[in-house]
Amino acid sequence: MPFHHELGGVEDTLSDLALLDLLTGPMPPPVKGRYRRRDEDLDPLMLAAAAASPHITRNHYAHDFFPGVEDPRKESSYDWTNWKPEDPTERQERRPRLKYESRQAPRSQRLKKLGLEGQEGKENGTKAREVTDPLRRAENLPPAAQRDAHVSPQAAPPTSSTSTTSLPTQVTAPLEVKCMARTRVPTPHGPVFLHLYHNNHDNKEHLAIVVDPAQFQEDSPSLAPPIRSRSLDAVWSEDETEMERITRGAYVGRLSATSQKSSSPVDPQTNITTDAIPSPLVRIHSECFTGETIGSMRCDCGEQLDEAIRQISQPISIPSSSISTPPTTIPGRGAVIYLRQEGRGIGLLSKIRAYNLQDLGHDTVTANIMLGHKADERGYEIAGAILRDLGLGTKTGEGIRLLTNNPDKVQALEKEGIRIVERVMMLPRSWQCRQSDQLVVKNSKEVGATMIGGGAVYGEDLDKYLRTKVLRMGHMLPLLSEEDLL
Ligand SMILES: Nc1nc2c(ncn2[C@@H]2O[C@H](COP(=O)(O)OP(=O)(O)OP(=O)(O)O)[C@@H](O)[C@H]2O)c(=O)[nH]1
Repeated sequence: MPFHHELGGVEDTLSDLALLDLLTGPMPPPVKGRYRRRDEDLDPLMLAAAAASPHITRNHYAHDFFPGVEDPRKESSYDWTNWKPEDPTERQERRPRLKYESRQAPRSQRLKKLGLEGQEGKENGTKAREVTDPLRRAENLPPAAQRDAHVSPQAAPPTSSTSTTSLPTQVTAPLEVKCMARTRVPTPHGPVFLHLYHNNHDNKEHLAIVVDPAQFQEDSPSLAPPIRSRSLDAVWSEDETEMERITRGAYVGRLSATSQKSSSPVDPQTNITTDAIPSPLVRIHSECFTGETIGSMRCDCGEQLDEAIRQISQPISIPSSSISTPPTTIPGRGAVIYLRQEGRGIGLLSKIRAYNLQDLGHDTVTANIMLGHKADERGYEIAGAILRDLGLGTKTGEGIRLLTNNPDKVQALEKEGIRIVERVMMLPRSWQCRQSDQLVVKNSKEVGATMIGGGAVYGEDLDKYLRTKVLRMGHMLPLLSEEDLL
C-alpha cells in the first residue's frame, strides 16, 4: 500500500522509507584487518543524498562514483540515472589521433577509374611508361597544362609490342616559355635585369635574374655576348609601338629620360663565344618564402640566393695572351633562374606542415613523405627552356658553370639538353667561417644574415623613391638635400 507523506514539497514513497531504514539501521561490523573503501559499488548514503537533492550533492556524487567526469558543473541538467561506466575500448576510439593519409588513391584504383585496369606492368621499361602512362599525363599536370593537353588516340606511337596501342593518350603541348617583361633592378651586389616568364605548362611566373652590367656600357663593346631573352626581343606584333616594346623591357642599354632605344630581335644564328671568357655562372634557385622573405634560419635558401647573385656579380679577370699586357677585367655575368617551386615543389602550405613534423623529430625528407609528397617534387624543364631563351647552355652557344651542390639538378638539366661545363660548389657561409676561423662564426651577424646584401640598403634609386614618398605622398622623413646625397 502506498504511503504518502508531504515533506518540504517532496513526496515520499515506500521505497524512500525502505532506503531511510537501511541508512539508519545498525552498521555491519567492520571486517578485521580491512579498511572500508569509499568507492564501493553502492554507497547508500550518497545514493540517498543524490536522490533527495541532486543539486546539492552532485559534486560529491561525481567525485566518488564518476571519476570520468571532469567538471560535473558543466553537465548542468545531466540525468545521472542514465550514466553507464565507460567502456575502455570506446573511450580509446573517441581520443583524437594524428593520422597521415595519402591524398592520392592507390595507383591500381586510379587506373581502374580510367578504365585501364590490368594495363599496369605491361609496358617495358620506364621510358615506355612515361610516354603511355595516362596518370603522368593528365592528373599530375598543373591546370594550364591540362587545358592545353590534347587527347589523341594516335598521338604517341606504341613503344613496345605490348604497349597500350588502343588507349587514348594525352599529349601535352610542347613547352614554350615567353619573357613577358624585363627591368633593371639595383641590388646590393650591383644592377641586375629581372625577367618575368610565362609558360604553357604551369600557371606560375618564373623569373630570371640576369647579371650583365656590360649592357649598360653602350659605348665600349663588350668582349662577351650580351645575355638577352630571345622571346622578349622578338617582335610580338606588327602593330607594336616603340613605347610598348620599351615598356615591356625590349630596350638596349640603360633607360632614362634621354635614352630610350628599343632592341632588335636576336638573330638565332649569332652565337658569339670566345674561349678566353669563362662560361657564365648560373644558379637554378627554388623559391623559399621563409628563407628569403622572413629571414628563416631553418634553411640556407636566403643566403644561397644572396651568395649566388654576389658571386655572379664579381668582375671576371681574363688573362692576356702575352706577358707584356696586363689581364683584362670584364663585369661579372650570369643568371639566377628563380623557379616558383616553394618547398621543393610541395608548396608553402605543405612546407609549413612539414616544419611542424620536423619539430616533432622527423627530418626534411621524412616530413615530406609523411604528408604524402615525394622528398623532392621539382622538375627542371622550364629552367632549361628559360636558359635556352637567354642563349645559355645551348649546344652552339655558351656552356654554363652551374652553382649547385645538388647532383639531381645537374643530371636533370643535362637531360634537358643544357650544356654544363662545370659544377661550382656552394659552400654555406657558416661552414666557410668554421673552416677558416672558429671566432668568426661566434661573432658573425645573425639578424638579416639570410637577406640579400644583409646590410643597410642605399643607392640612387632608393633615394629617389624615398624622396618621392616624402614629396608626393607625405611620408614623414627628414629630406636630405641633393648635396647631402652626393
Ligand atoms: N619541403 C621542404 N622544402 C624545403 C625545406 N627547407 C627548404 N626547402 C625548400 O627547398 C628548396 C631549396 O632546395 P635545397 O634542397 O635547399 O637545395 P637544392 O636547390 O636542391 O640544391 P642546391 O642547388 O645545392 O642549393 C626551396 O624550394 C625551399 O623552399 C624543408 O624543410 N622542407
